[in-house]
Amino acid sequence: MTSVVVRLITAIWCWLKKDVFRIVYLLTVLCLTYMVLKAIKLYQWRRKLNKALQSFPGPPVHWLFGNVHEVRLKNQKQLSCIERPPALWLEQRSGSQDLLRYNPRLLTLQGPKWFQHRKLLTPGFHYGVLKPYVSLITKSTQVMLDKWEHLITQEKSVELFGHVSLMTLDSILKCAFSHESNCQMDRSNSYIKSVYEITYQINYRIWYLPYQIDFIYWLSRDGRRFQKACEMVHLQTDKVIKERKKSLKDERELEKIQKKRHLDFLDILLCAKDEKGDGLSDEDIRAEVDTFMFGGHDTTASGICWTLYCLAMYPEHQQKCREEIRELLGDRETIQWDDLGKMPNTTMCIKESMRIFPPVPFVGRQLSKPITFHDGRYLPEGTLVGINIYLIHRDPSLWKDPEVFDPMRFSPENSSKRHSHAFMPFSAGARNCIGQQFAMIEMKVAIALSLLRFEFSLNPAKIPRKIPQMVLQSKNGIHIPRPFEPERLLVGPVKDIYIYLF
Ligand code: HEM
Repeated sequence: MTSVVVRLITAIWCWLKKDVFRIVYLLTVLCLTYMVLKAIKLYQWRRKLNKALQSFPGPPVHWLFGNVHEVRLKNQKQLSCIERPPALWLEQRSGSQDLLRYNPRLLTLQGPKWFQHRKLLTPGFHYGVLKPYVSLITKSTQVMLDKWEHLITQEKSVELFGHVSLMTLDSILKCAFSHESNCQMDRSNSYIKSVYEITYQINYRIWYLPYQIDFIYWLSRDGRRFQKACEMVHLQTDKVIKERKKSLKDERELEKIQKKRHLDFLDILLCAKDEKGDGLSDEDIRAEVDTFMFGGHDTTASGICWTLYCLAMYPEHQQKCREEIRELLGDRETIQWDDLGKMPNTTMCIKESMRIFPPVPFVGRQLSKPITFHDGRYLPEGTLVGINIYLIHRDPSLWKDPEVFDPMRFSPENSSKRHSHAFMPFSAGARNCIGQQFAMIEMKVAIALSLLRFEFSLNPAKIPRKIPQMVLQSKNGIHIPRPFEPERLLVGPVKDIYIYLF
């Protein structure tokens, strides 16, 4: 066999005789053959896929682009795509691929590398690590509530999402690497501006870009701004990693540190080792800090805002939660770890809000092997599948009167009767949200403390306009204008906040 290959190469070499024309000719033939083979492969794969897709209801599938155009259509159109059955729709590519450019590891890794990272990161979400975060989140929430108190006496209308998003960013910076940014009070900080630039670009722009114009984006003004913002954030993270490495050599030092201060995610990441004793590289650590920061803060902010919106719509549930919190905390205005498990009504309201308004409305998966459903329908390996959490949560075969806000759906008795995947705001299976406990803690603390200080009500004339990007948001924000009855501000600890949704 080897001699045949050698003879073939020698024959070709003799034929070429260092003739440039012949070399170019050969290269062209090779390139064309490669392209033709690729095109045949792509055509065969698309034929197979289109045949398989015919048995699924859904919008017509373009022979080359699949449903990619419908998936990336902006705002209102995007929403109508989401509201239209089927709950499972198929696209040519996964949106999260876009994120590869800024590279948050765990979210985008595949196979054994993902498994290794997931295993190394899991201890960072152990309850012993999360416990001290409750007081950090409480402090960040207090700053936000103080700000609201001040703002509602001054301004006609205050946009809620911006403040909540800053609060969740403040919390994640404290918990991820003990960074005291003061970002809620001072937004002039260039580091915070960069974080916001990245969040904005990920949520509003990158999501819609098809592969074809990726490189044009890179050359554009937005692309350069995005790249600059990434560099700025990474520079800061690298600085913190370098400093922390001096004081933290290995896992044995974690206990010593824990006696002095709380452990943050960075401590865990720096000390993480697998069975072979391999840890994460500095680059991996930096990328995981990105994952926490950008996977963390806007999703939780969305969850908090939509819960406040639901409670404003349903004052009877709001009052029930407030009474529960008052009874639990007494004179205290702080939340402790043990309190978190003792607010069933508030927890059920948060879950019901996440059912109706899931902060992450859809997720994408690429099939690593073919799949045959129980009814015989089939999808080939490599298919990109969009799982529409928003629609699953409103499926009448799973939820009776799905549009009705009924927190009692989440009572232990009612929950046990339901399919385990009927409610999946944090996705499900091996790649579910690693930060879900953290997110639930943050939402409980923020909602409970907000209810203690303010009463939320809604202007029924203004309804929110949902825009499902990476994170479900209201197109025009969530506004809290100055109360109409200021004298009630003076009575008791509960103040009035009216939420308007323009
Ligand atoms: C209400 C808040 C949150 C919601 C609704 C949420 C939802 C989700 C969902 C649906 C996924 C699956 C994504 C996919 O499959 O493409 C996910 C993954 C992930 N989330 Fe969250 N998340 C929240 C908060 C957080 C927080 C606070 C953190 C970090 C501190 C976090 C870190 C992650 C990470 C690292 C992954 C990737 C996990 C993996 O692939 O193994 N999330 N999240």
